[in-house]
Amino acid sequence: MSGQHAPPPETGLRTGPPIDPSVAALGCQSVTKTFGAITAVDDVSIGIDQGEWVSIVGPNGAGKTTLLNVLNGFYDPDTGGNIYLSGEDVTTEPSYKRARKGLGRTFQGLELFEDEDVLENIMTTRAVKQRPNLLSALLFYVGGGRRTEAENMRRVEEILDYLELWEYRHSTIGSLPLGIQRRVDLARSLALEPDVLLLDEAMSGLTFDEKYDMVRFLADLHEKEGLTLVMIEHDLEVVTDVSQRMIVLDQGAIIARGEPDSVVDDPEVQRIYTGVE
Ligand SMILES: Nc1ncnc2c1ncn2[C@@H]1O[C@H](COP(=O)(O)OP(=O)(O)OP(=O)(O)O)[C@@H](O)[C@H]1O
Repeated sequence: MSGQHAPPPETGLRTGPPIDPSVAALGCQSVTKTFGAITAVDDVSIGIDQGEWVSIVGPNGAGKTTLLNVLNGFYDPDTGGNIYLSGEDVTTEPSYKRARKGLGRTFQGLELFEDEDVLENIMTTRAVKQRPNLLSALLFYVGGGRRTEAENMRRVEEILDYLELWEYRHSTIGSLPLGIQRRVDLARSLALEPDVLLLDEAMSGLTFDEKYDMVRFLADLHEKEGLTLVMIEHDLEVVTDVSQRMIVLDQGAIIARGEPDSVVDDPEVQRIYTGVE
């Protein structure tokens, strides 16, 4: 079925043209994900355009993280759903292949190596990009290894510099404040040089100043590097300030989407956030 599905354009957008998931930078068509009796994601179709900054919001348990996990390949969707990356159907491809094709990811739970330092954490991820298969691993060891290592180090140093992490490069992760740990997680995702970055509550638990810094770095990546950003975020003030489009999930289904200012005024959205009809 992969590749033969003819997805209809996304419907229900309040603003802007509909984005066909199959030609978007990242998209999904008719994706459902169930866990036993629980429908975590319920028939969701979205298209994220190249260079967009989109936020996915919704109450706890709405299905946001599950949707991200389906998009990046941690979970398979139930039969019938399709995932597209740069127009290519990647539904059956594992997450590491999607990562090499430009889909990056940060984690709500920060899956960093606590006992390693910042440099080691980022270098480990970078090495995955450089040695994706047996042949390149062999080539690495029979000659190109030192050159590759130097190139990796140069790229990682650029990222450390960009995200103002240089002074922390030899600090172990466990010794750093949450704001810096979240920035290291961002740095690690950048080591794979993504075109589209999925951010799972990258500002969760941060102080005002730490959030300000994170927004500043993300805005730079979006504006100067042209990175496409898809962000799960609970702070509606941040969402309306930074994102161009907003998608609201409730009980696994999309209940609103469009320009943030109009979406937050939507009575249905206000109802799920305030409980007021
Ligand atoms: N691996 C899993 N096994 C069983 N149920 C799961 C699993 N992952 C998520 N769920 C269930 O799916 C639903 C959606 O969960 P999900 O974590 O995607 O929501 P969320 O919107 O990201 O929530 P939060 O804002 O609290 O992180 C919930 O009912 C959750 O309990």
